[in-house]
Formats: sequence, C-alpha cells, structure tokens
Amino acid sequence: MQLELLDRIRSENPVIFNISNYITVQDVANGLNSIGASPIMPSAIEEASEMLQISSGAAINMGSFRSNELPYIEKVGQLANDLNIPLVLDPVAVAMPYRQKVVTNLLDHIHFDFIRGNAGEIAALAGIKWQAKGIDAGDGSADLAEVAKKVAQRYNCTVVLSGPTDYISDGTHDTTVTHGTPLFQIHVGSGDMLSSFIAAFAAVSKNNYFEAARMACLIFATTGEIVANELVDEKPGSFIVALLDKLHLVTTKEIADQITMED
Ligand SMILES: Nc1ncnc2c1ncn2[C@@H]1O[C@H](COP(=O)(O)OP(=O)(O)OP(=O)(O)O)[C@@H](O)[C@H]1O
Ligand SMILES: Cc1ncsc1CCO
Ligand SMILES: [Mg+2]
Repeated sequence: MQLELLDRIRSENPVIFNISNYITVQDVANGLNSIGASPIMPSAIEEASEMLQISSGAAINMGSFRSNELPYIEKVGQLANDLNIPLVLDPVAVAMPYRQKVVTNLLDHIHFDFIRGNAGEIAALAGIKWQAKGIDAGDGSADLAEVAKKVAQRYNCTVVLSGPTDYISDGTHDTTVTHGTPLFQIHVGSGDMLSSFIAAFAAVSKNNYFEAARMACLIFATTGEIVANELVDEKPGSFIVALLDKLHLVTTKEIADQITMED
C-alpha cells in the first residue's frame, strides 16, 4: 500500500490540468491545492498545448459542457494522449441519452487511463440495467465489482466506481475501499474532487495507475471519515470546510491509524 504517494504529491506539487464543470470548479481547485497539487483550469483551445506541456496529470469532467466546447475537449484529450499525461474521465450523468452519445464518441477517439463515476454512470457505460438519477447514483441490483471490471476491459483503463464502497478495477486486478462518510453525498462535487485527485495521484505514481486510483480513493475517503467523526451534527457546509483543512493537514500516519482501527 503506497500511502507515501500523498507525500510525493506534496513534495512534487504536480500541475493538474482540469476541464471542470462550472458548478464545482472551486471545490476541485481548492481540493487539489489542499492535497498539495497545483490546479489549472484553462478554457481556450489556443493555449491547450502549452498548458498541458507544464502538466503532469489531466482530468476531463463532463458535468456542464456546452456543445461548442466539444472540439476543445477532444483536443485536450488528444494532446494528453500524445504527451503521455495520465488522463481521467468523469462521465457525469452519462446515462442521459445525449451525454451517452457524446461520451462514447469521446471514448472511441481518446484513450482515458481512468474513468471515475458513480454506480449509475459506470453501469451506463457498461450497458448494464440500472435506474440512474441525473448526477446521482440511483438504484439497481447489479454486481458493482463486475460492472467496474466490464468497463475497465471495454476501455482498457482503470475504473473507479465510487459510492459507499469504491470498486476499483483495471480489468485484471480488483479491489475495494470501504471507508468514507455519507456526508460526501450531501456535498455536490465530492465525486468531481475525487476524479481530479486520481489525476494528481497518477502524476506521482510512476505509471502504477491501479495503485494511484486505490490511494486516491483511500486517502480521500478516510480523510472525510476522520472529519465526519469530529462533526457533532450533519452539517454539509462545515463538512466541506473541515475537509479542505484536513486534506492539507492529514498525515500518512493518521490515515494508517484510521484504517487499522477499522480493518
Ligand atoms: N454513503 C457513503 N458512505 C461513505 N462514502 C461515500 C458514500 N457516498 C459517497 N462516498 C464517497 O464520496 C466520494 C464521492 O463519490 P460519489 O460516488 O458520491 O461521487 P458522485 O456521485 O460523482 O458525486 P458528485 O456528483 O457530487 O460529484 C467517494 O470518495 C466515495 O467513497
Ligand atoms: C449539479 C451538477 N450538474 C451538472 S454537474 C453537477 C455537479 C456534480 O458533478
Ligand atoms: Mg459525479
């Protein structure tokens, strides 16, 4: 278990390029900053190349794209592939038909090293029956480990299917992260933060992308769990502030202690 990837993010301070959604962009930027990475969120196609050349990871979030931005999104994906920069896709609400068409077209032209979504989103990409609900996971009865594995094999990448349990698969290896707190669900953008964190962990992982995904999930979920244990009531506003603070301060020892306490 490479918890030291957290220390490596803090010492290397990798630049992480993001196409974010406009709803949660500030949480994603502050989350990356808190963990020790350096976020950048450009929008002009003319500067995509120079911005990617200074980046060590990239995340594309499909939460609020406009159709006229699709050429920019494709260009960023192609450049990240050409430059060998680890690339994460967050296919927000991809069970909706128009988004499904756009995202599957993107996946046909660009190689994403990671896909991170909730159960409704990853089930939609797997073509498995599931009652998705907009940006939320929705309901269904599929075997989520199998759903994650199917998408990983279909797109030759590492998949993170997040939720109360995170299922991680690269098509060959599978694991789960069982830490976290339900408070993540009452803060819109927790998943968007996790997707950008995967890019930051991948940036310092020396190409061990399965471990990068596992450590991003474990450290994010466990930090949230530590914060939630200190909150008296269910307070979404206080949670995000305390989470950003703790992402900056948490040590690998605290994470190790929290997971051995439960495991
Ligand atoms: N009920 C829960 N208990 C524990 N952890 C949870 C729970 N629900 C979500 N999480 C954690 O929240 C984080 C975000 O995952 P989630 O599946 O909620 O993303 P999402 O649905 O894409 O969110 P959003 O659309 O708001 O960005 C993950 O780290 C996951 O482990
Ligand atoms: C609320 C919302 N709508 C599109 S994206 C988004 C944020 C969660 O990804
Ligand atoms: Mg989401």
